[in-house]
Amino acid sequence: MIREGISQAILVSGESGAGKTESTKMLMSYLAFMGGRAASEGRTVEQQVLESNPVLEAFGNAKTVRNNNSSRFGKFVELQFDESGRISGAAIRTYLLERSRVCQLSDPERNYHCFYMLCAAPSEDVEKYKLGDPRNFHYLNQSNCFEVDGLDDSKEYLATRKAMDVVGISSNEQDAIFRVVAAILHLGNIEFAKGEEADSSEPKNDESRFHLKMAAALFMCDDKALEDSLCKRVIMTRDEAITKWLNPEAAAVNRDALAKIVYSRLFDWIVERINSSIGQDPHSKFIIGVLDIYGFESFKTNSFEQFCINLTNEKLQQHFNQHVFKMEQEEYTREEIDWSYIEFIDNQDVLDLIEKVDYFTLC
Ligand SMILES: Nc1ncnc2c1ncn2[C@@H]1O[C@H](COP(=O)(O)OP(=O)(O)OP(=O)(O)O)[C@@H](O)[C@H]1O
Repeated sequence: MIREGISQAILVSGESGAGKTESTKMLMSYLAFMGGRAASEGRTVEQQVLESNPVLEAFGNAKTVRNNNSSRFGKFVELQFDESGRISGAAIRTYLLERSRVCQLSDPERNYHCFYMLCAAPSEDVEKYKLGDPRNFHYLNQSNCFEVDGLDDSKEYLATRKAMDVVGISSNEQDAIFRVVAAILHLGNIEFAKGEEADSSEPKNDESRFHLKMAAALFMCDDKALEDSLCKRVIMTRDEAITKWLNPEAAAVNRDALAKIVYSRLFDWIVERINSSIGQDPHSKFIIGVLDIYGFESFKTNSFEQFCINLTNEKLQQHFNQHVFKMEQEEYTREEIDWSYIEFIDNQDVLDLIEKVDYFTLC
């Protein structure tokens, strides 16, 4: 970057568990060291970027079959530099957090780390949020895996809080974040039974009513309004709004949809908050971007998320093929350089199968 005066991008690629996130962290440490400022200058951009890792991992990583700390989102970190090559700002962009994990788990995987951390928090926090053993929560107990070797959730909770301090998330904001996390766990424990009206639903029993009240209190909303939003659906017509009851199965689907959207918005909010605290440099001269996305994966049961993850990886692989093999070798041919052709597996047909419009119009 300094020598040629051109911004750079680093694509870290590989299957799930290959070591992308760990390599990215080393890359970031190296760049922070090379372009960093003296520690005496206080909380620096690079320090904040490095400390954003534990925060993002707490909310965006989970144990999967392949990796105990698997990133369930894509991340592009843009380090901005001034003309002297010092880091002057940074931006973190994230992509496609795996939402289904919030309410659906398969053995032996876990939900996002933050849920277990909060259950293992100091007793005053656990009491405040009415949490406790993760085995008591539907969003966590669909899998038998609650602990991860070498990971102490109570320590991680404190470390995450500390990292949040460093990236500029205030103590009030931290409380609000964990309130939402706890609310989602209570939301998941609301079960529904048939209501009095035909095809209607209501919280199944006192336990479900307790969790509904807790979720509403933590979300800071009216519990009746929360119940209505779960058990009813409002359909807007041109002239009026029609309220329709939902049966117990539909109410449970509605509950899960709410949990997923709230969690993904919480994640986006945290990323935005980190970005505004780190600060961008609108006058930066160069940029080094580092892209770390979730790697290829294939499970016993693969959902739409795996389809999107694998397609993204195929597209990046094609970009790599294009630049490293195809364009380079075309240039050799053009310049009549004598070289032996390097064989590579071209995955263009995989991309064509999914992206080429012709296939769909033919169908
Ligand atoms: N350089 C390294 N030194 C020590 N351990 C490593 C290193 N790289 C990877 N590991 C180990 O491998 C695990 C998986 O690495 P990492 O989380 O970086 O994979 P990944 O490619 O980012 O996977 P995913 O796509 O699932 O996020 C880490 O939790 C760590 O235990």
